[in-house]
Amino acid sequence: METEEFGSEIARRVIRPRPSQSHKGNYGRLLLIGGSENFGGAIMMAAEAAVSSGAGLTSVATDPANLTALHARVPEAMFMDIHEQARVLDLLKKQDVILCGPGLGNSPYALELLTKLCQLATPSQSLVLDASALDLLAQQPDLLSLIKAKQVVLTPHQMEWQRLSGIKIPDQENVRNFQVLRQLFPKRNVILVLKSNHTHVYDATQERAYLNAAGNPGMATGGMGDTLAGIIAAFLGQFGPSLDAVLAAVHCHSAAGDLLYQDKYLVRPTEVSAMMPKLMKRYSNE
Ligand SMILES: NC(=O)C1=CN([C@@H]2O[C@H](COP(=O)(O)OP(=O)(O)OC[C@H]3O[C@@H](n4cnc5c(N)ncnc54)[C@H](OP(=O)(O)O)[C@@H]3O)[C@@H](O)[C@H]2O)[C@@H](O)CC1
Ligand SMILES: Nc1ncnc2c1ncn2[C@@H]1O[C@H](COP(=O)(O)OP(=O)(O)O)[C@@H](O)[C@H]1O
Ligand SMILES: [Mg+2]
Repeated sequence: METEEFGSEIARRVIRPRPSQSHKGNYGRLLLIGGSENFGGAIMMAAEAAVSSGAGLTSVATDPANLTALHARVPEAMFMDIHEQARVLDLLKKQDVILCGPGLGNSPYALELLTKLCQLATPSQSLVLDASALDLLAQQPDLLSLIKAKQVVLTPHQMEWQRLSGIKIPDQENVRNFQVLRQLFPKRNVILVLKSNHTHVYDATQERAYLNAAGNPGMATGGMGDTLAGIIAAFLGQFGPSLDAVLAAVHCHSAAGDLLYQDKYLVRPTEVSAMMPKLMKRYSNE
């Protein structure tokens, strides 16, 4: 099966200048769910990435231990106590995009919330599942059949995909991945972003595979995937649920990393987020 390489052309196509007659409601309502007491940084980095990548309205459901740090770091984001389940599920209804998983952990409550999310996300919403959400799904794969969301994006690293798919890392090539995607998601409205030093994107609907040409080893820093998840959520929210929006997000994340890597030995995830507004402006004008 062929793999198509993608680069900046996709970002130039997707990212357009903003019309004057627009407001925050036009650029996506996002709910980010994650950040246990110990892994608060993960959801904060996702929130910072989402806001810096143009999300219109960003809410974060996380452990209250993270509230002060979240607001200090990303005052644009709204906070909700992840343990107030009824309020979180009510907020869920009004969202265009829901990102679940960064730093969520694997507590029984995390599984309960993820179960509700899989049941309640509607066909007009996009769902991005990352990190702990993927590990919980690996424990309870029957949850996948409950998902009705219009667009589902999975963003595992290789070990997370091994846990969920059962495919060992050296065997994670095109054909096997599509076979498992067909089994896990018979409805097939799913995009798999399989992260590594050579991130591949698999579109289950078309059965096509794409290879990210950008990226560098300076990006091998904890939180870099949380940042990508936030960028993907923001792009789905403002450019609409599509494969192109996901590819553009994956490209921009790596391209921002490459710009920073030109004169830095390592790349911090928060610097990638800080680079996004300039990078998006550049692509929107080209
Ligand atoms: N600041 C924060 O709050 C942060 C919080 N975080 C949160 O922590 C939670 C756990 O997530 P996690 O990714 O850290 O742990 P896990 O899923 O066990 O994966 C690691 C195992 O997989 C293996 N491995 C093999 N291939 C790999 C590959 N290509 N890429 C990466 N790993 C690969 C790897 O092999 P090894 O390193 O041993 O060679 C190791 O055995 C989750 O909720 C997440 O959001 C993080 O986001 C960080 C910042
Ligand atoms: N050597 C590398 N070259 C290019 N990109 C890399 C490299 N190492 C890591 N990355 C990128 O960094 C991100 C790591 O994601 P992940 O493992 O989920 O991080 P975390 O969970 O710590 O946020 C992915 O987008 C991956 O493609
Ligand atoms: Mg991760």
